[in-house]
Amino acid sequence: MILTVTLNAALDITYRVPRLHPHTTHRVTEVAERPGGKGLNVARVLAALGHRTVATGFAGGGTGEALRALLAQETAVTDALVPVGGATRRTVAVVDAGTGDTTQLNEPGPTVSPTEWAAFLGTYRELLGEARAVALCGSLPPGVPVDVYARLTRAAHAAGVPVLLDTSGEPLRRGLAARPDLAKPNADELAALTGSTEPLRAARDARRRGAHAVAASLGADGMLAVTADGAWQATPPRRFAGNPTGAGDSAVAGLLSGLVEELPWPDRLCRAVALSAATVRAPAAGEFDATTYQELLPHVVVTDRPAVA
Ligand SMILES: O=P(O)(O)OC[C@@]1(O)O[C@H](CO)[C@@H](O)[C@@H]1O
Repeated sequence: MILTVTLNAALDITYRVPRLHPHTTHRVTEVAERPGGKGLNVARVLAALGHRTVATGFAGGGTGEALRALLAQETAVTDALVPVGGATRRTVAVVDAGTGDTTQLNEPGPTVSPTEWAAFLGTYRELLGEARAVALCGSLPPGVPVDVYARLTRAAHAAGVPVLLDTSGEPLRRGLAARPDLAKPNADELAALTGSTEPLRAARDARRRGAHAVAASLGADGMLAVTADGAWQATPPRRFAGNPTGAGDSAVAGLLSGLVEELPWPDRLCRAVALSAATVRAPAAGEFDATTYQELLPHVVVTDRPAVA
């Protein structure tokens, strides 16, 4: 199975409003609730691609119960979430129906106690015994050590399991030091990490900081990968309008499924880019439009890039 870790899971709420105007009251025309947090989105897409997928992390309170009920109803993902005393956070995406722009409001999440953290580590180590790959995804809830992704990467490697890391800020910086097999930052996260807004230079720099390979999601410009075997950029055939929430998570699912299926890098990138665009076309975070995915896959263009300066 493939294991995903979402330490700061979320009940994802998507509100659609006719027009978003700060300082005014809005009448919401559509509401959607989904089990979210990056790793749960990745898990849902992996399961839809036909991979046996187990999701762990923390869930608690009424929001945690709602999240788990939706996970069981709507997905084929196996729930291995560890109970936490505080309530799982909500994240709210407000979609402006006029412009299509999305505004995201993410709560901090529940504080995790040392006992809860120890329980999680026990579950994680047990699950690694069955995992073919693990994705470590998203922000950290309060109470979790900032070098957690480095620790979880070392534990996975000790069990012979490859790691994909998708996070930002200090947890990313610290996580890279443990040499994950692949890091998947977006353009902003990459720029914040390296100080460079030139993606190729920044991705090479991120790789030098420890990751064996770096695949950066670049929105409409697709995905750029710098690896030991070469560097490539995969670009979608056209721009897509829609809600981009979760598009990066679908890309992670594409990369991870490609890794366990041992696809060549260019094919992994095509899958990631097509899934990402198909997610922008779907109404709620963490879902993808299967028809768009199938249509786009053969039309993603891959070009070689220089792996070293
Ligand atoms: O606060 P984090 O953990 O960085 O991101 C959480 C989040 O915004 O990311 C997903 C989209 O990528 C949403 O499902 C989720 O709510």
